[in-house]
Amino acid sequence: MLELKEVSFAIRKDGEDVPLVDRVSIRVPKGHFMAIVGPSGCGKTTLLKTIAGLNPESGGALFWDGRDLSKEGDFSPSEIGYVPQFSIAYDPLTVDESVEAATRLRVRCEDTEELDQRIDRVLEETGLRPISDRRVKVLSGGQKRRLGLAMELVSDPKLLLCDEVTSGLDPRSEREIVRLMYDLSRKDGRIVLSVTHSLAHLELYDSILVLHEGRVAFHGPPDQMTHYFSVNDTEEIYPRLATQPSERWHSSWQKHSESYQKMMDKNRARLMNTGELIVPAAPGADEPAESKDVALPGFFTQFATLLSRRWRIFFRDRGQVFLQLAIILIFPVLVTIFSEKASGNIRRFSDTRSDDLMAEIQEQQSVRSDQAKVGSAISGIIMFQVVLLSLMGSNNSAREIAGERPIYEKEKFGGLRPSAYLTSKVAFLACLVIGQSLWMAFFVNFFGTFRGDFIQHAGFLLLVNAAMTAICLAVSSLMRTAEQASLLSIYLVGFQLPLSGAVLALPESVEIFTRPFISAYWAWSGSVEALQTQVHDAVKSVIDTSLSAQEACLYALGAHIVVALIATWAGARRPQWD
Ligand SMILES: Nc1ncnc2c1ncn2[C@@H]1O[C@H](COP(=O)(O)OP(=O)(O)OP(=O)(O)O)[C@@H](O)[C@H]1O
Repeated sequence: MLELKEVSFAIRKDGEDVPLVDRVSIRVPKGHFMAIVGPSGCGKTTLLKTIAGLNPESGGALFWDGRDLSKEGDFSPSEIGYVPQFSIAYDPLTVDESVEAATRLRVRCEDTEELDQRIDRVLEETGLRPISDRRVKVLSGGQKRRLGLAMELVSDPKLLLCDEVTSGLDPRSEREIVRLMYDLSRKDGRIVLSVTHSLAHLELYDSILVLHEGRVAFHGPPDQMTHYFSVNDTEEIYPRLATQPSERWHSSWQKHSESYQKMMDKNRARLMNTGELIVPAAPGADEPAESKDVALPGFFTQFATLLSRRWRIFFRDRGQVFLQLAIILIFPVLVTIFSEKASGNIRRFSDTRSDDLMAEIQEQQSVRSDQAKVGSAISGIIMFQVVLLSLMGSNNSAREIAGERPIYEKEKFGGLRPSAYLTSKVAFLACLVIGQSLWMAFFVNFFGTFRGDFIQHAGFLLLVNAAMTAICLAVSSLMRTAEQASLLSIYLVGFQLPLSGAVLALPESVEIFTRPFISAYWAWSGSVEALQTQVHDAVKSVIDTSLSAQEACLYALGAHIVVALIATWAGARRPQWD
């Protein structure tokens, strides 16, 4: 039984508490199918989220099987299924792959046989079997809603909350989905609560909860609604609600609620007597309630599922693959075009003094000019590589979390560990970073050998790509939308070149504050320090910016990666429902 006693949820506005859900009291027995209806903005979704525990109630109490949820712990992830308004499946995957991933993430299966059985059962229950190999992208609205339900049913939840799963569907599909939810409520005593603003097909529900401005205006059998509101047709109920304030509806409902509760109890007894409703007996006293819960899979199963799903999505998205390949191939070619300029000889000043002073001055000027040309070309090429790898880093991760945040939040609600999620992202992005950085380093080195310690240079290229990828991943986990994350990441990369000091030295008063944060500076400086002495001197002769010791560069880039990953972790743990 789900019981709400005077449950309220308020937000703080202009220093005052504004209730969005106000003193809602209802009792919903096992095997019950209830609709939550009401005019747009009356608080239906807010109430559903409060029941789910996504909105902490600001007053009252929620009980589940007699357990006070706020005092004795919330629902376990397998006890509750929540089907939100948005699609929770990835377009490039098939129906079967989506349900399989949902099962692997939510349920600890003993073996593949159990896994297959679960998937088969859910596909059967939701009527998705004939289209199990179809991609999500091509599904109709009704099929997508079925898939949303299927992905929640994998853990066999005893409470299923559905938010507007029929909105935008044609009347036939709407009826089919309502029928499906009805069928789901007839199994194993499952409670199904469905938020809808449609007043069609209400006869299939066991009860209807009518909300008006966050307050209960009615909760009773569907065939009693027109009588209670003194209207001829259910379609007239919303205009009727608008005729008096919600407080009046609420107080008049309090006078009648008991008699309507009795009607619902009578209906339920009749259904149970005729066998239309079979509710399993409550677990015995010697049987612990937790034993009925489906156990969550371990960290490694969740990590492996997410990682393999990420690669599958990556390879199915031709645009992504093409963009990655284009970036990986074109960027090093761009650098190579300029590498010839950096290959010139660096002459030394002659040790023997000439008697001809003019000739000696001219010789020195010519040596200096050659030195400057080669030095600035080498510095420029190193910075070019660093900036392009920073750009790749931003492209790797700016949308990685923000672009799938609603799905991630949903999966977290279903028991996904943020640690497994973050580790899978790090593993996926590490592959991209290693491939991009080493390819860039080796390709450019092939056409114009690095005039110093190549391994150290390649290491700094790898680190700057890793640092920018990690920083943009942090941005992605902290921003609300993928657009915000992309924009901020592009600015972060855009500032790298001017603030690195590699092109123009910054005023000291600015440099002291910016330098610690500019990954490009540390990678450039570390690579320049890896050059042979003569080449290093040539570079130093053309730059005004001071260089840092390699250890310092290493620690700075390492710190960027660590701090960015900590920020990503904080962002990923923080709930971010709309
Ligand atoms: N976190 C929030 N902060 C401020 N206002 C909110 C918040 N959540 C909901 N609201 C407001 O509370 C009211 C109820 O929102 P809710 O989404 O629950 O309505 P609804 O009945 O589900 O509407 P619809 O049928 O249009 O989906 C709306 O006016 C909404 O703007």
